[in-house]
Formats: sequence, C-alpha cells, structure tokens
Amino acid sequence: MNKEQLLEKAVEMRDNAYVPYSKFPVGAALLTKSGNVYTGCNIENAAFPVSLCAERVAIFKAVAEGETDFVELAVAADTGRPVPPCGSCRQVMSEFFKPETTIHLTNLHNQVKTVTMEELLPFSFQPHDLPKT
Ligand SMILES: O=c1ccn([C@H]2C[C@H](O)[C@@H](CO)O2)c(=O)[nH]1
Ligand SMILES: [Zn+2]
Repeated sequence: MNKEQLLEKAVEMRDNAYVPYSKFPVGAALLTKSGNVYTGCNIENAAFPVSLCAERVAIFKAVAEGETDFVELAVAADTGRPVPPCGSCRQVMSEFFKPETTIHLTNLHNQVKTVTMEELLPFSFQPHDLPKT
C-alpha cells in the first residue's frame, strides 16, 4: 500500500464517520509494518466529550488486534488546509510512533502535508519520563 492509496482510504473512511453533532467527518488509515491497514473515522456521542477522533480509532483498532509497529498514518477531512490532528491524538500517536514515523495530512482539495511524529509533537511526554517503580 503506497501513500496515495493510504490517503484514499482515509478519504473514503469519512463515509463511516458518526458525526450527528459536529457534522465534520474525519477519516484515517494506518499502515503497519506487517502490511495491514487499520482504518478509523470519528465517532461522536450525545455526551460530547466521550467522542473519539478518527486517528485514535485507527490506532486503538490496531493495538487491540495486537499490532503496535506502525509505518505511516493518513488523515483526511474537509478543511481549508491539510487537517491538523488534535493534541490528544498527537499524544496517543507519540506513544506508538517513532520520532521519524510519517503522518500524511490531507483535505478534499488534494493538498497533502507530510510531517514526522517529532514535528507534530516535539518534546512529548514519553513512557520513559514516568518514575521507575
Ligand atoms: O484531527 C481530527 C480533528 C477532529 N476530529 C473530530 C473530533 C470531532 O468528532 C470532530 C470535530 O472536532 O472532528 C477528528 O476526528 N480528527
Ligand atoms: Zn484527535
């Protein structure tokens, strides 16, 4: 699966978004080292704060299936610039992605911005920052 295919999957996944409140569908597609792709869309809830972003749905689906070795992530939304992931998703990505892992951000105008994990969330809180028990 190449970058364009991964981006296309992210765009397609917007169709599955459950967004009755924001009406802002987001799609994500995550490629693992083993070659599998885990997709995600945002899923909202009447209790607004428990809604989940597309990026975290894709990552959590993969982790739940026992996959934690990720190659790249694509995210798509109908934004004026390539969609910037929220801070919570950046933190979750930083738990699993390497600093050099690439994240492709796009919109519906074929604009693509590719950033590394380190660029997306520099100086991130990491497991090794926790005190040793
Ligand atoms: O990168 C992003 C930004 C926002 N959202 C979702 C959260 C909420 O459902 C809606 C509006 O913020 O979009 C994502 O899924 N990913
Ligand atoms: Zn998010």
